[in-house]
Amino acid sequence: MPSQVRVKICGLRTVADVMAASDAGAAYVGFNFFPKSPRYVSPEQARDLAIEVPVGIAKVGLVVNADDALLDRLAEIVPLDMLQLHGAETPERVAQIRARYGLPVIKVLGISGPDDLEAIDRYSLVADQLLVDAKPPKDAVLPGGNGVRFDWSLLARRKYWTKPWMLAGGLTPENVAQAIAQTGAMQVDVASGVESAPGCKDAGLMRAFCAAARGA
Ligand SMILES: O=C(O)c1ccccc1NCC(=O)[C@H](O)[C@H](O)COP(=O)(O)O
Repeated sequence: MPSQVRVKICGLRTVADVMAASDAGAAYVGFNFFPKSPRYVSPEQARDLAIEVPVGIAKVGLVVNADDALLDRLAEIVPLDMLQLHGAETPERVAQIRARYGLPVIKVLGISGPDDLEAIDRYSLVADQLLVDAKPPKDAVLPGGNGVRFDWSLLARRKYWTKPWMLAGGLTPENVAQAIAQTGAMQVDVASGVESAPGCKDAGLMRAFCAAARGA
C-alpha cells in the first residue's frame, strides 16, 4: 500500500490543466468522454493532452456505458493507461472490456445507503480498482461530477478490501482530510471540487486539494 494518499483529478481539458495537476502531485489524471459533461474532451483532444502528461502519472479515460466503437477509437488514438467505467456496466461487460482492450479497469460504484455496499464484493471479482462515488441526484444530467458527497460512515467499518479503491463525491480541499480519516481511503478522486466554474480547473484548488490529501 502506498504510504501517501494518491490523488486522481478528473476532467482535465487543457494542457495548462495537465501541467497544474502534475505540479500539484496528482497520481492519476482523467479525461472525460461523456458528451453531456462540461468536462468532455473528444478522443482527438485527449490524444493531444495525453502526450503532455509526464511519465509516472496514470492517464485514465472515463466513459459511461460506452460501446465498442468509442472504445475502439480511444484504443486507436489515445495512449491511455486505464479505463474508468462510470455507467451501469455489468460485471460481464467490465470483464469483456478488460479483456478486449488489455487495460486495467476502474469500475465506479454509486453509494447512497447500506444496500449499495454489496456491489463492492461483486465488482471486486472483475475490476482492477473500484471508485466509490456518491449516487447522482435524481434529476441530475450527469452520472458523476456533481459535487455531491455520501455518508462516509457507511465505509468506516469496512476494513477489508480485495482491490485498490478510490473515494469520490463532493470532495474539496476543505473536507478531503476528514473524508480520508473517516474512511481510511488511500486514494481520492475529485472533479468539481477543484474548479472555479463547471469544467474550469483551478490550479490553486488542485494544489490545495493534493496538499490536504497528502497531509491527511
Ligand atoms: O465529471 C463529470 O462531468 C462526469 C460526467 C459523467 C460521468 C462521470 C463524471 N465525473 C466522474 C468523476 O470521476 C468525478 O471525479 C466523481 O464523480 C466525483 O465528482 P465530484 O463530486 O465533482 O468531485
